[in-house]
Parts: sequence; C-alpha cells; structure tokens
Amino acid sequence: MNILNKIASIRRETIKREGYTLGSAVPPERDVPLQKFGQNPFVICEIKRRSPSKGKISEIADPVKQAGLYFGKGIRNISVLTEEDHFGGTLDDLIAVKRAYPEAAVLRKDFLLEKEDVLVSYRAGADAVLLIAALLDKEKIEELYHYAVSLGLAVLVEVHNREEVDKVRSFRPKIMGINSRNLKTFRIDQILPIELKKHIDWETQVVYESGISSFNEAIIPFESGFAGILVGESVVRDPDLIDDLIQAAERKGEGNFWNRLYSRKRQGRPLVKICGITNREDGEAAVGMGADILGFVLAESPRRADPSFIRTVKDLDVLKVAVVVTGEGEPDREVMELLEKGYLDAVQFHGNENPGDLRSFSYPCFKALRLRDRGDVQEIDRFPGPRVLVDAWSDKEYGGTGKRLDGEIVTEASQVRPLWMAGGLSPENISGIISEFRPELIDASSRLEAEKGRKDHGKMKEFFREIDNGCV
Ligand SMILES: O=P(O)(O)OC[C@@H](O)[C@@H](O)c1c[nH]c2ccccc12
Repeated sequence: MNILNKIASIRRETIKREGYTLGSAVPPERDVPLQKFGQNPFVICEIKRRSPSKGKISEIADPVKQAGLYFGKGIRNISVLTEEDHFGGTLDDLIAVKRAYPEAAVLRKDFLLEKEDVLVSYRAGADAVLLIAALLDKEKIEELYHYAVSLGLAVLVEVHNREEVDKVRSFRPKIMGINSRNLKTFRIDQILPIELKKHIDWETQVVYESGISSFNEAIIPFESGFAGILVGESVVRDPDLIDDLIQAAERKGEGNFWNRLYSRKRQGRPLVKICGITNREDGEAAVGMGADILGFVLAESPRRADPSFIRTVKDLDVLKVAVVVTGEGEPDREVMELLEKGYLDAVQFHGNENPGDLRSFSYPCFKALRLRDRGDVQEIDRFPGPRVLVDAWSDKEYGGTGKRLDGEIVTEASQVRPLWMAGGLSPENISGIISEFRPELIDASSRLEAEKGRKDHGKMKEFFREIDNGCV
C-alpha cells in the first residue's frame, strides 16, 4: 500500500471512530446563544410532520410559525424532528426555529450516530440533542454523551427497557427520556414509563415521551415523579392542548393512582379489584386477602355505597375507586369532593361517557366498556388513558350482572391493550380465565356475594385461592 492510500485509510478509520472534528484549537462557531433545556414548565412540544406509526400528521409548511404557536403559549422547550426519510423533517427547520426564537431551548430530535452529528447539531443552533440507547452501543453512547456535554449541550438519553437503562447507568445521564412507544413495534404502553422509571436509580430528571393527548393523561407523569413530558402529534393537531399540558405540569408528587397501583403488581399475578363494597367488614376482608383495588358504586344500584361510609375506610391500605354512571360530563358533587379530599383515588366511568369527558377529567380515571360483539372492540382505542376495563354487555344493567364476556372478544380486546377484565368472574371460573387470557387486572363483584351488597367471605377466600391456582 502506498503512503497516500495508507494515510487515507487511517483517516477513514479515524472518521469512522470519531466523526468529523474541528480540532480542539478551533471553537465551533454558532451565532445564537445556548439556552438551558428543561426550564419550567418542562413541557416539550415537538415539530413533527409525519411518523412511521401514524403516517401524515400535518404539512407544517412553516416550522417557524408552528414554533411560534408553542412559544406564544409559554413553551420554552421545543423539539424539532429533523429526520427526513420517515418524519419529513430537515435540519433547516431547526436552524430557522432557533434563529426566530433564540430564547427557546431547542432539542434536535434525530437518530444521531456519530460525533459529527452532535457537532452539526450544535452548530445548527440546537441547545440539546437526543441520544437513543436502543440505537447505540454502550461505548458509543457514552462517547457521544460526553462530547455533547463538552460542547455545552443538554442531552436527552432515551430508553425503553431495563437493558437500556443498564447500558447508560455508568455515566448517569442528567436527563433521561422514557419512550412509551416501542420504536420497533410502535405500540404505546402508558404504564411502561412509570414502571421503568423505578429502575433509574441515580439522580436525574426523567421525561415522559409519546402518546400523551389529554390533560388527564398528562397528570399521570407529573404526579408520578417525572420532571417533564414530550408531546408531538397531539400539539401539532391541536396547539390549544398546550394550555392543559402546562396546567398539568403544576401537579407534583409520586402519589398518582397508576403509579401506586403498579407498585403493587407482582410478576405473573393479576391485579385484583373487588367491586361493590358497601360495608367495612367486606372491605377489610378483601384487603386482608390481597385486593389491590376496592370499588365503590356511586350510582343507582343495589350495591350503592354511602359516601359517608367511604370516608370511614380511609385507613385501609388499598386503592379506592368510585364506579360512576354518567351520561356525559362530571360525576356529581359528592364524588368530586371525595376525590378532592383523598378518600377516593380514581374514577371508573361505567356509563355512556364520551372520550372527551375522560380527557379533561381532573383525577385519574379509566373507562369501563361493555362489549356486545367483536365490532365493539374497536371502541377501546377511542378512550384515553393507560387502560380500559372490558365488561360483558347487558341491556338491563350497567354492571354487576354476573354475565361473562365471550372468549373471542376477550382475546381481541387483549390485543389492543393489556387486559382489564370484568363480568361474571367467580371462584369457579377464575383460574381457567387466568391461565387462558392472562389478564392484567380482574374485577369481581356479584359472584362473590351472599346477597346483593354483601360479600360472602368464604367465596372471596375461594376466589383468591383460585387466583393463585390459575397463576401457576
Ligand atoms: O407524537 P407523540 O406520540 O406525542 O410522540 C412525541 C415524541 O415522543 C416522539 O416523536 C419520539 C420519541 N422518541 C423518538 C425518537 C425518534 C423519533 C421520534 C420520537
């Protein structure tokens, strides 16, 4: 090999290894000031034209105008998707947005692979870059991380599973993102970030990414210890949602219903909701046997619970859910007051509510859907929130009918979201149902009763024993 070729081949190797560098003597120039990424409200709004999972979202002929909508509503963290082939973005979008809004912190959202990409991001005006752990090996992501930090950039390190958390633990990134969307299957699981966050065991700010489309969904991360959220599609479609997201960012803490519920989850065993509790003895017994949720019916029903009774069981170590049947809009004043004061943790909407009623609701909630046939399964995805409880259809009553869902419907429903199942669950059928459908949550009421509104403690015991039998 002649010297020229030798030099060239070493150079290629170096570029492959380190990317293109300007050399330490030359500070890379940029004409807009760096801004701190992650200022409050830590709501990151994204400029996103399309995606492989959703197809076209919006033209966004003028990304500066789009950024202006966000900025005008108080957003100071703007994500610009610059990937061209699948997301329809360009680096020019980022350059233009940062020039127009130098006080905004701009995140370059792309699939960065080499140091060169990081340097180019910096020079284009980015204040922060995304590094995707699924895409980079341990050495590479650490190298890119330190390089970005050396340029003064903030780095959002994105993970989706425990292996990826393990991959980045050694350098303890200061800002982590957990994507609720699996980039390989595009499936969203709104609970996944909450569970995965528990494995991030160093001091860091964690951002909840993807799949948020409502106020009610946005309170879940903020009340579960997340520092921020990243929202794309929904704010592109409806920038007015930003007002709700900023309001949700004021909620703080770790005490969200979903966070507490999934802290109780044990591998291989479904969560158990015992519904139709009207008296303390039944509630205590259910909790003693291992119930995760007690359901209190606050609707016209032979199992209606007295609100003043609900106040007396605050001490029970269990999550408490109000089951309400509304046509539309909010449940009545009494229920709202119990939620406000912390006697109840969440609401199960079991009537003819619209998805919109849940979107704007101020407390954790989920929809119970009575499925008549397989066509109804599509209804599940119309409702926001991490989970939908599926129940058997009855013409007469809204719940507690003891009727069972058809197996094919259950199977289809479980493909849409992890299965939360109600309707006719009993000591006789529960172990078979668990081994066949592996539900994530089971909800039992009428088949555990001695009479309407009173549980038969023998049947409950039997029910819990059969749950264990079904799990093996
Ligand atoms: O549009 P959504 O569901 O609100 O998601 C936004 C953002 O989280 C998503 O675009 C995203 C998160 N991580 C990524 C990595 C690459 C491309 C895109 C992404």
